[in-house]
Amino acid sequence: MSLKLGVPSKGRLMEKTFSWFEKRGITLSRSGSDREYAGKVEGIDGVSLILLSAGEIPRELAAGRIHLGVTGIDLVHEKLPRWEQQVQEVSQLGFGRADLIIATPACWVDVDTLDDLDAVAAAFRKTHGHRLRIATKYHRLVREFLTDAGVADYTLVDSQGATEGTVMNETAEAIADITSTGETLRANHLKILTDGLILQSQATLWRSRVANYDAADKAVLSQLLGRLD
Ligand SMILES: Nc1ncnc2c1ncn2[C@@H]1O[C@H](COP(=O)(O)OP(=O)(O)OP(=O)(O)O)[C@@H](O)[C@H]1O
Ligand SMILES: O=P(O)(O)OC[C@H]1O[C@H](OP(=O)(O)OP(=O)(O)O)[C@H](O)[C@@H]1O
Repeated sequence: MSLKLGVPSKGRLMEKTFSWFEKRGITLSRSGSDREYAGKVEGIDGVSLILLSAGEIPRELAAGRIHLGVTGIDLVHEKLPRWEQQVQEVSQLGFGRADLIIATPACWVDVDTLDDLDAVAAAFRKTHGHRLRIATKYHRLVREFLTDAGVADYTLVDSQGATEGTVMNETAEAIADITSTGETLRANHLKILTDGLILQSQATLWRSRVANYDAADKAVLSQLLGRLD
């Protein structure tokens, strides 16, 4: 057997993860073409690379199909209920930083806080006959956050991409999504609520608590973790 390391299969997270390991003397690469999701590991024996969507890595760790995985804190907290029981944080990698936030139209001049949103939501239902819609792909995190904040009169609308566009397209009145530079929010005339920060995320290396580790895997894991310090 070998220790299975799951890494995002494309984009900024893949490239930055490859450089992060490279700096620690471990070379990760795709073994074939850009379209082939097989990988190669050089610089340490007994580790195999599995290229996966960043969004699937939490589930693979929780199922024990990979021993280690790199993905965002946001995705682990969203996809794994009681995530601490299933995975352990090994190291925050210092890239892929993004904030999960709640934003409303910039032109809502009376809405700056969650309390304001709550008031608008109650009024919205009376006027429109349906609840204020918040578009997001982070259903669990948004629901927990709004429950704790005492906001109840809303409904979540699923949006798996281009979430900031839902307000202009009139399929939602507010959004909860990640932001990094803030450019996408500005371009779509949205503003962050002053107390609307749900979570700060960055790319993180996680260890599965449920995967099976044979004696050889344990030895490789300890060697690998020693190299990453
Ligand atoms: N603009 C950004 N800047 C920094 N990090 C980002 C940005 N957008 C997303 N991320 C982070 O990158 C990680 C992957 O997000 P993304 O939504 O692209 O993954 P995904 O759903 O697996 O995508 P796909 O299914 O297209 O592979 C998340 O942890 C997220 O917080
Ligand atoms: O604050 P910014 O620097 O503008 O970045 C934020 C954007 O980046 C992500 O989208 P991504 O590019 O991953 O595309 P997506 O809409 O398909 O998720 C995120 O969903 C925001 O839309």
